[in-house]
Amino acid sequence: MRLEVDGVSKAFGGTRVLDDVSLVVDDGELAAVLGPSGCGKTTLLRIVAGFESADAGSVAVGGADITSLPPERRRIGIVPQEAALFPHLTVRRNVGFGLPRGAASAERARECLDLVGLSGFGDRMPHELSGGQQQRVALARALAPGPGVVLLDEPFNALDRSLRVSVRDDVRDALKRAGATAVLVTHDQEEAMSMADTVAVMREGRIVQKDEPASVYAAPRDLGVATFVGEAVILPASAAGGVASCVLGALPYAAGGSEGQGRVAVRPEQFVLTVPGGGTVGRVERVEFFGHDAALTVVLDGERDGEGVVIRARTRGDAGHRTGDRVGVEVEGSVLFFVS
Ligand SMILES: Nc1ncnc2c1ncn2[C@@H]1O[C@H](COP(=O)(O)OP(=O)(O)OP(=O)(O)O)[C@@H](O)[C@H]1O
Repeated sequence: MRLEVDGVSKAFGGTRVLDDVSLVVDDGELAAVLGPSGCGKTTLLRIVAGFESADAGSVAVGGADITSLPPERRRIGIVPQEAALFPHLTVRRNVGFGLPRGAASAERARECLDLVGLSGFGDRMPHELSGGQQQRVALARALAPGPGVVLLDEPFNALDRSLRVSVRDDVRDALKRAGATAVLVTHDQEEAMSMADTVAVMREGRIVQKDEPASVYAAPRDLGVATFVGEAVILPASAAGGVASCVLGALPYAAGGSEGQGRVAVRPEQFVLTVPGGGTVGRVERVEFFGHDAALTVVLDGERDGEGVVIRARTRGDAGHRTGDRVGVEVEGSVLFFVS
């Protein structure tokens, strides 16, 4: 069902934590709310769930205003940070916990375990599952009563990095199979971008941009969003006629229409390292090898404000650069330009 949060504000003891937040998540959409710690993500989720009341604004699910309903009447499913399964109940009984007793409920619990790829695990106890499996049971439990909206509050925090990626995929697949409308709260940019249909970037109690992941990355609204959703090298620049001039030369910048003094943001994957020639030249200071690719720190020749300009470039893992190499630095594609 469609979720509509409209003009929600909230203060705790005089400190405004949410400031006129509006967010629409379409039926079947998986939206990530992405923001740094303390920006108000959890508070927003708790207001949608009904655990906290808003000072102003409204929340509607499927067109029905639920602002003043208690949590249990909102038809909202929640997947918390840690699965929080009942340790003394089997997986099946955990999933069926919120359902009336009976054959239909047992069938529904089975269906939801199928959805999360855990059919056959119904008789296990929670301690017999991995952390990732426990999170999937928590999702099955949230889906079982057929909620209008599912809220996921940093659901992968407790998992180690290697497990996180596969559990993310499983959770996304299950949500899509269930046709659920879902809101995922996270401070992890990679998690938001890789899982969600749309990303709402939150900062200091406001949603500053909501778009598809590729659009947030390629056309961030301001420098803050640009650097929050991905790495970038920021350099002073002046822009006119679609070209931004900076220490790297005259670079075309993405549409936006602004001109004047400001800063460019260049993504690491836009740098192309070449044989040193007539253009920008630098020295490789550090190589971080990741296998599939590598990150190179390059100090450009010449100084600006008494210091060498440092860039970070992504290259193929097998490019073979070593610390101390002299390289030419070119920029591929359009950069981002923001007036300061
Ligand atoms: N019940 C409360 N009473 C007072 N202050 C609160 C309460 N709940 C949250 N806050 C404050 O509101 C701000 C936003 O908190 P919130 O938990 O919503 O942020 P967050 O973005 O979810 O952060 P994190 O990612 O660290 O969980 C914080 O400064 C927090 O200290």
